[in-house]
Amino acid sequence: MSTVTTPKLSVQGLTKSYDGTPVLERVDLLVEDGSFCTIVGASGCGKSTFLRMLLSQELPTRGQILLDGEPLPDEPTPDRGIVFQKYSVFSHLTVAENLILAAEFAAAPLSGRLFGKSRRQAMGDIDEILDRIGLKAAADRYPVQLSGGMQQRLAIAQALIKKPNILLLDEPFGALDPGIRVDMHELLLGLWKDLGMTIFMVTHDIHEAFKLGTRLLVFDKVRHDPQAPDAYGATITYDLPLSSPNSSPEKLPEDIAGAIRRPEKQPFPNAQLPKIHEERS
Ligand SMILES: Nc1ncnc2c1ncn2[C@@H]1O[C@H](COP(=O)(O)OP(=O)(O)OP(=O)(O)O)[C@@H](O)[C@H]1O
Repeated sequence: MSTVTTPKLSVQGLTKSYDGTPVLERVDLLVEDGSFCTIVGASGCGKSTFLRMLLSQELPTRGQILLDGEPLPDEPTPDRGIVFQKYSVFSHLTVAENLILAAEFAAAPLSGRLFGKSRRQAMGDIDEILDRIGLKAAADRYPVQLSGGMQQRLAIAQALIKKPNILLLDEPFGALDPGIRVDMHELLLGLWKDLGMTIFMVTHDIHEAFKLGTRLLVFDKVRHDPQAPDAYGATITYDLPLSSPNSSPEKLPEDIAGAIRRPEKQPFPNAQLPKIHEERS
Protein backbone atom coordinates (compact mmCIF):
# COMPACT_ATOMS: atom_id res chain seq x y z
CA MET A 1 0.00 0.00 0.00
CA SER A 2 1.49 3.35 -0.96
CA THR A 3 1.29 6.30 1.40
CA VAL A 4 0.88 9.80 0.03
CA THR A 5 2.80 12.43 1.96
CA THR A 6 2.01 16.12 1.80
CA PRO A 7 4.98 18.09 0.44
CA LYS A 8 6.50 20.62 2.81
CA LEU A 9 5.96 23.30 0.20
CA SER A 10 3.80 23.36 -2.85
CA VAL A 11 4.15 26.28 -5.25
CA GLN A 12 1.35 26.46 -7.79
CA GLY A 13 1.23 28.76 -10.82
CA LEU A 14 3.13 31.46 -8.96
CA THR A 15 3.37 34.76 -10.83
CA LYS A 16 4.79 38.04 -9.56
CA SER A 17 4.61 41.37 -11.37
CA TYR A 18 5.68 44.82 -10.26
CA ASP A 19 3.58 47.63 -11.80
CA GLY A 20 2.44 45.23 -14.52
CA THR A 21 5.98 44.07 -15.36
CA PRO A 22 6.27 40.31 -14.82
CA VAL A 23 9.29 39.13 -12.84
CA LEU A 24 8.24 35.52 -12.25
CA GLU A 25 5.73 33.56 -14.32
CA ARG A 26 3.89 30.33 -13.58
CA VAL A 27 6.39 28.82 -11.15
CA ASP A 28 5.39 25.30 -10.08
CA LEU A 29 7.34 23.35 -7.47
CA LEU A 30 6.88 20.58 -4.91
CA VAL A 31 9.48 20.35 -2.16
CA GLU A 32 9.82 17.52 0.34
CA ASP A 33 10.51 18.18 3.99
CA GLY A 34 14.25 18.27 4.71
CA SER A 35 15.32 19.21 1.16
CA PHE A 36 18.21 21.58 0.53
CA CYS A 37 17.30 23.50 -2.65
CA THR A 38 19.99 25.67 -4.17
CA ILE A 39 18.75 28.38 -6.53
CA VAL A 40 20.77 29.87 -9.37
CA GLY A 41 19.91 32.16 -12.24
CA ALA A 42 20.93 35.32 -14.03
CA SER A 43 21.11 38.53 -12.05
CA GLY A 44 17.69 40.18 -11.78
CA CYS A 45 15.67 37.11 -12.82
CA GLY A 46 13.65 37.07 -9.60
CA LYS A 47 15.45 34.71 -7.19
CA SER A 48 15.24 37.08 -4.22
CA THR A 49 11.65 37.89 -5.11
CA PHE A 50 10.89 34.15 -4.96
CA LEU A 51 12.49 33.91 -1.48
CA ARG A 52 10.57 36.98 -0.30
CA MET A 53 7.33 35.31 -1.38
CA LEU A 54 8.28 32.13 0.53
CA LEU A 55 8.75 34.39 3.55
CA SER A 56 5.44 36.28 2.90
CA GLN A 57 7.36 39.56 2.61
CA GLU A 58 5.81 39.80 -0.85
CA LEU A 59 2.47 38.44 -1.95
CA PRO A 60 2.05 36.64 -5.29
CA THR A 61 0.25 38.45 -8.09
CA ARG A 62 -1.27 35.09 -9.10
CA GLY A 63 -0.98 31.51 -7.92
CA GLN A 64 -0.42 30.22 -4.42
CA ILE A 65 2.08 28.68 -2.02
CA LEU A 66 1.01 25.91 0.35
CA LEU A 67 3.00 25.13 3.48
CA ASP A 68 2.24 21.67 4.87
CA GLY A 69 -0.85 21.67 2.64
CA GLU A 70 -2.18 25.00 3.98
CA PRO A 71 -2.04 28.41 2.28
CA LEU A 72 1.01 30.36 3.40
CA PRO A 73 0.19 32.99 6.06
CA ASP A 74 0.07 36.56 4.67
CA GLU A 75 2.76 37.71 7.14
CA PRO A 76 6.23 36.33 7.96
CA THR A 77 6.07 33.79 10.81
CA PRO A 78 8.88 32.48 13.08
CA ASP A 79 8.85 29.06 11.36
CA ARG A 80 10.44 30.71 8.29
CA GLY A 81 13.82 32.36 8.86
CA ILE A 82 15.94 34.36 6.41
CA VAL A 83 19.60 35.31 6.15
CA PHE A 84 20.79 37.94 3.65
CA GLN A 85 24.25 38.58 2.24
CA LYS A 86 24.57 41.62 4.45
CA TYR A 87 22.53 41.41 7.58
CA SER A 88 21.79 44.56 9.52
CA VAL A 89 22.39 43.55 13.11
CA PHE A 90 22.01 46.26 15.73
CA SER A 91 25.44 47.82 16.10
CA HIS A 92 24.77 49.15 19.63
CA LEU A 93 23.90 45.66 20.93
CA THR A 94 26.32 42.82 21.68
CA VAL A 95 26.08 39.41 20.01
CA ALA A 96 24.05 38.04 22.93
CA GLU A 97 21.83 41.13 23.10
CA ASN A 98 21.09 40.92 19.37
CA LEU A 99 19.97 37.33 19.89
CA ILE A 100 17.87 38.19 22.94
CA LEU A 101 16.08 40.82 20.86
CA ALA A 102 15.45 38.32 18.04
CA ALA A 103 14.13 35.77 20.56
CA GLU A 104 11.87 38.37 22.17
CA PHE A 105 10.34 39.46 18.89
CA ALA A 106 9.82 35.84 17.83
CA ALA A 107 8.12 34.86 21.09
CA ALA A 108 6.29 38.12 21.85
CA PRO A 109 5.87 40.08 18.60
CA LEU A 110 3.57 42.68 20.16
CA SER A 111 5.42 43.60 23.35
CA GLY A 112 8.90 42.53 22.21
CA ARG A 113 9.63 41.49 25.82
CA LEU A 114 10.05 38.15 27.60
CA PHE A 115 9.76 37.61 31.34
CA GLY A 116 10.25 34.85 33.91
CA LYS A 117 10.27 31.29 32.62
CA SER A 118 10.04 32.29 28.94
CA ARG A 119 13.05 34.56 29.31
CA ARG A 120 15.07 31.83 31.06
CA GLN A 121 14.10 29.41 28.28
CA ALA A 122 15.20 31.94 25.62
CA MET A 123 18.52 32.52 27.42
CA GLY A 124 19.10 28.75 27.43
CA ASP A 125 18.35 28.58 23.69
CA ILE A 126 20.74 31.47 23.00
CA ASP A 127 23.52 29.81 24.97
CA GLU A 128 23.00 26.58 23.00
CA ILE A 129 22.98 28.36 19.63
CA LEU A 130 26.06 30.44 20.45
CA ASP A 131 27.84 27.23 21.29
CA ARG A 132 26.55 25.49 18.14
CA ILE A 133 27.73 28.24 15.81
CA GLY A 134 31.02 28.88 17.57
CA LEU A 135 30.28 32.37 18.89
CA LYS A 136 30.15 31.64 22.62
CA ALA A 137 33.44 33.38 23.31
CA ALA A 138 32.22 36.43 21.36
CA ALA A 139 28.86 36.75 23.18
CA ASP A 140 29.76 40.14 24.69
CA ARG A 141 31.36 41.62 21.60
CA TYR A 142 29.71 44.27 19.45
CA PRO A 143 29.19 43.59 15.70
CA VAL A 144 31.98 46.00 14.73
CA GLN A 145 34.37 43.77 16.69
CA LEU A 146 33.43 40.68 14.63
CA SER A 147 34.95 39.39 11.38
CA GLY A 148 32.71 39.03 8.30
CA GLY A 149 32.35 35.29 8.92
CA MET A 150 31.42 35.88 12.56
CA GLN A 151 28.83 38.47 11.54
CA GLN A 152 27.23 35.94 9.19
CA ARG A 153 27.27 33.37 11.99
CA LEU A 154 25.38 35.90 14.08
CA ALA A 155 22.91 36.45 11.23
CA ILE A 156 22.35 32.69 10.99
CA ALA A 157 21.95 32.47 14.78
CA GLN A 158 19.33 35.24 14.63
CA ALA A 159 17.34 33.20 12.14
CA LEU A 160 17.81 29.96 14.10
CA ILE A 161 16.69 31.41 17.43
CA LYS A 162 13.16 31.40 16.04
CA LYS A 163 13.48 27.63 15.48
CA PRO A 164 12.46 27.83 11.81
CA ASN A 165 11.70 24.67 9.90
CA ILE A 166 12.26 26.56 6.65
CA LEU A 167 15.48 28.52 6.28
CA LEU A 168 15.84 30.97 3.39
CA LEU A 169 19.35 32.07 2.50
CA ASP A 170 19.91 34.88 0.00
CA GLU A 171 23.57 34.70 -1.07
CA PRO A 172 24.55 34.39 2.59
CA PHE A 173 28.26 33.82 1.92
CA GLY A 174 28.65 36.09 -1.12
CA ALA A 175 30.73 38.67 0.75
CA LEU A 176 33.04 36.20 2.51
CA ASP A 177 36.58 35.11 1.64
CA PRO A 178 36.86 31.63 0.04
CA GLY A 179 38.45 30.02 3.15
CA ILE A 180 35.74 31.38 5.45
CA ARG A 181 33.09 30.22 2.96
CA VAL A 182 34.31 26.63 3.30
CA ASP A 183 33.98 26.87 7.09
CA MET A 184 30.48 28.30 6.68
CA HIS A 185 29.53 25.45 4.33
CA GLU A 186 30.49 22.91 7.00
CA LEU A 187 28.56 24.85 9.62
CA LEU A 188 25.46 25.09 7.45
CA LEU A 189 25.49 21.43 6.42
CA GLY A 190 25.83 20.43 10.08
CA LEU A 191 22.91 22.64 11.12
CA TRP A 192 20.77 21.37 8.25
CA LYS A 193 21.39 17.73 9.16
CA ASP A 194 20.99 18.20 12.91
CA LEU A 195 17.96 20.48 12.85
CA GLY A 196 16.14 18.81 9.93
CA MET A 197 15.26 22.09 8.23
CA THR A 198 14.14 22.60 4.64
CA ILE A 199 16.55 25.08 3.07
CA PHE A 200 16.32 27.35 0.01
CA MET A 201 19.59 29.04 -0.79
CA VAL A 202 20.25 31.55 -3.59
CA THR A 203 23.84 31.58 -4.76
CA HIS A 204 25.85 32.89 -7.71
CA ASP A 205 28.47 30.21 -7.11
CA ILE A 206 27.57 27.07 -9.04
CA HIS A 207 30.17 25.01 -7.14
CA GLU A 208 28.58 26.08 -3.87
CA ALA A 209 25.16 25.15 -5.28
CA PHE A 210 26.36 21.63 -6.15
CA LYS A 211 28.27 21.13 -2.92
CA LEU A 212 25.46 22.07 -0.56
CA GLY A 213 22.20 21.26 -2.32
CA THR A 214 20.16 18.10 -2.69
CA ARG A 215 18.38 19.79 -5.56
CA LEU A 216 19.34 22.57 -7.98
CA LEU A 217 16.66 24.96 -9.24
CA VAL A 218 17.58 27.11 -12.24
CA PHE A 219 15.51 30.26 -12.80
CA ASP A 220 15.39 31.63 -16.33
CA LYS A 221 13.05 33.02 -18.95
CA VAL A 222 11.54 30.60 -21.42
CA ARG A 223 10.15 33.40 -23.55
CA HIS A 224 12.06 36.48 -24.58
CA ASP A 225 11.17 39.41 -26.83
CA PRO A 226 14.32 41.34 -27.80
CA GLN A 227 12.12 44.38 -28.55
CA ALA A 228 10.55 44.23 -25.09
CA PRO A 229 13.02 42.65 -22.64
CA ASP A 230 10.63 43.07 -19.68
CA ALA A 231 7.64 41.46 -21.43
CA TYR A 232 8.10 38.04 -19.80
CA GLY A 233 9.09 36.76 -16.40
CA ALA A 234 11.34 33.88 -15.35
CA THR A 235 10.33 30.45 -14.14
CA ILE A 236 12.09 27.26 -13.02
CA THR A 237 13.60 25.92 -16.21
CA TYR A 238 15.69 23.13 -14.70
CA ASP A 239 15.15 21.13 -11.55
CA LEU A 240 18.07 18.77 -11.01
CA PRO A 241 18.58 16.23 -8.23
CA LEU A 242 22.09 16.58 -6.81
CA SER A 243 22.24 13.47 -4.66
CA SER A 244 24.21 11.42 -7.18
CA PRO A 245 27.97 11.28 -6.55
CA ASN A 246 28.34 12.08 -10.27
CA SER A 247 26.70 15.47 -9.78
CA SER A 248 29.21 18.06 -10.84
CA PRO A 249 29.00 21.57 -12.26
CA GLU A 250 31.50 20.54 -14.93
CA LYS A 251 28.84 18.18 -16.36
CA LEU A 252 26.22 20.89 -16.52
CA PRO A 253 24.62 21.13 -19.99
CA GLU A 254 25.80 24.29 -21.76
CA ASP A 255 22.30 25.81 -21.96
CA ILE A 256 21.96 25.67 -18.17
CA ALA A 257 25.44 27.05 -17.61
CA GLY A 258 24.67 29.83 -20.12
CA ALA A 259 21.41 30.69 -18.36
CA ILE A 260 23.29 31.16 -15.09
CA ARG A 261 26.02 33.30 -16.65
CA ARG A 262 23.77 35.43 -18.87
CA PRO A 263 22.91 38.93 -17.59
CA GLU A 264 19.14 39.15 -17.31
CA LYS A 265 18.61 41.83 -19.96
CA GLN A 266 20.72 40.12 -22.64
CA PRO A 267 18.77 38.38 -25.42
CA PHE A 268 18.74 34.61 -25.61
CA PRO A 269 21.55 33.18 -27.74
CA ASN A 270 19.06 30.92 -29.53
CA ALA A 271 15.33 30.44 -29.68
CA GLN A 272 15.37 26.92 -28.26
CA LEU A 273 13.25 26.49 -25.14
CA PRO A 274 15.06 24.85 -22.24
CA LYS A 275 13.64 21.54 -21.05
CA ILE A 276 11.87 21.68 -17.75
CA HIS A 277 12.68 19.14 -15.00
CA GLU A 278 15.37 17.45 -17.03
CA GLU A 279 17.56 15.04 -15.09
CA ARG A 280 21.19 14.49 -15.90
CA SER A 281 22.35 11.03 -16.70
N1 LIG B 1 9.80 46.02 -4.76
C1 LIG B 1 10.05 46.06 -6.06
N2 LIG B 1 9.46 46.92 -6.88
C2 LIG B 1 9.69 46.92 -8.21
N3 LIG B 1 10.54 46.07 -8.82
C3 LIG B 1 11.17 45.18 -8.06
C4 LIG B 1 10.97 45.11 -6.64
N4 LIG B 1 11.73 44.10 -6.14
C5 LIG B 1 12.38 43.58 -7.20
N5 LIG B 1 12.04 44.23 -8.34
C6 LIG B 1 12.54 43.91 -9.68
O1 LIG B 1 12.33 42.53 -9.90
C7 LIG B 1 13.40 41.97 -10.64
C8 LIG B 1 13.95 40.77 -9.91
O2 LIG B 1 14.63 41.21 -8.74
P1 LIG B 1 15.31 40.17 -7.76
O3 LIG B 1 16.03 40.97 -6.73
O4 LIG B 1 14.31 39.19 -7.29
O5 LIG B 1 16.33 39.42 -8.72
P2 LIG B 1 17.52 38.42 -8.39
O6 LIG B 1 17.43 37.29 -9.34
O7 LIG B 1 17.51 38.09 -6.92
O8 LIG B 1 18.80 39.33 -8.70
P3 LIG B 1 20.30 39.26 -8.17
O9 LIG B 1 20.86 37.93 -8.53
O10 LIG B 1 20.98 40.38 -8.91
O11 LIG B 1 20.25 39.51 -6.69
C9 LIG B 1 14.41 43.08 -10.87
O12 LIG B 1 14.20 43.62 -12.16
C10 LIG B 1 14.04 44.10 -9.82
O13 LIG B 1 14.36 45.40 -10.24
